[in-house]
Amino acid sequence: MSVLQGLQDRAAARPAHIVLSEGHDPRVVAGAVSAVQAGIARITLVGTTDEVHRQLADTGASVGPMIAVEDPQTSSLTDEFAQTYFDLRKHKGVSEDIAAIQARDPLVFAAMMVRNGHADGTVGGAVATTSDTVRAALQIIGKAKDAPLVSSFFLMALPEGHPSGRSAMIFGDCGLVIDPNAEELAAIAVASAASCKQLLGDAPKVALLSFSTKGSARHPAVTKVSDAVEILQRDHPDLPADGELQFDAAFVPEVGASKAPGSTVAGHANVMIFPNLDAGNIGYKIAQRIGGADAIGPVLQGLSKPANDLSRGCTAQDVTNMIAVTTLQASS
Ligand SMILES: CC(C)(COP(=O)(O)OP(=O)(O)OC[C@H]1O[C@@H](n2cnc3c(N)ncnc32)[C@H](O)[C@@H]1OP(=O)(O)O)[C@@H](O)C(=O)NCCC(=O)NCCS
Ligand SMILES: CC(=O)OP(=O)(O)O
Repeated sequence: MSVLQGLQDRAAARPAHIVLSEGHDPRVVAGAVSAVQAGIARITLVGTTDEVHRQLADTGASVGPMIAVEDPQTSSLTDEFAQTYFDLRKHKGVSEDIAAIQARDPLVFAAMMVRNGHADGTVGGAVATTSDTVRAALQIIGKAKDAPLVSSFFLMALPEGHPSGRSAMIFGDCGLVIDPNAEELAAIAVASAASCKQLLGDAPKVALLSFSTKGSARHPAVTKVSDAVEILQRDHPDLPADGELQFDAAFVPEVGASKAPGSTVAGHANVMIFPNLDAGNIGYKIAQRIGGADAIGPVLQGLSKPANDLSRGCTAQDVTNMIAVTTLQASS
């Protein structure tokens, strides 16, 4: 069974209520219909009522009460959300009038549904940028108390029969933290390792990636990565993590053995931590578009409740997969 089918089957065992902020987008609506048909989730689509119903009719599917529609302009929840928004943001100078406008923004409305317990998780970003999608999650749902920061990862499902013999890996952070320092990089590694266990069920082996392997180059960018490895080894001695490693040394057993002899992670890593967002975002898109991997993300980690982003280049199948991931996060 494929990794993505496995995720969907696990999600279907404990379906959640997921709210999608872009109910006017045909890929989102088609992905929602597939998720309902697979028993993964009950869905609320946020958008203008007529437009969302038109998109639903275009799918030709009969999904009955498993898909609801909320229009922020007319919803009975909007006043409650305006009040919550005002309470949350008044210390930033937000007025009641601005809060009332913000509560009608579909991204804010969807995040509010999760914050206030009307849904278990939210997915957006098929149309909105990552900055806007993530900002709504940060401001309204907020960081979990025990998380040092919010970051993101992609679940990369390799094509079946990949010559490496691998089926799936975690790539972090390819979507959110632009230029993490060594402490932040270590925190992204710890969170991504936990996400690997949670979603793939695999024991994590974490590679902190660089253009250098074990001192082959000297530069402050390399020192940042090796400092992050020292922090991990000091604070999380039980987590198999190594670096700095080039991607080939992290992924290919023979190259790992030659460039980083003695490392138990080199050549066998399943959690790849990129040194910054340039490397991570470019790297995941190359693996997806040239390598043929399915890329599910950016999945957010470190929030107090599940909220996830998509790439604007996503397909309906990507939306269904992200609903499955969000359901699994909500039920853990
Ligand atoms: C996510 C992002 C928008 C946050 O930017 P920002 O300028 O800090 O945004 P805001 O100031 O509006 O942040 C909202 C709040 O979240 C907090 N915050 C920002 N980043 C955070 C993080 N990683 N973890 C926890 N909290 C964070 C801010 O401190 C702020 O708190 P406050 O409202 O109490 O002051 C920014 O990091 C970003 O644009 N990242 C890149 C996104 C992108 O384009 N990715 C490529 C495509 S996937
Ligand atoms: C994750 C990502 O790169 O998002 P987008 O393609 O929408 O910028």
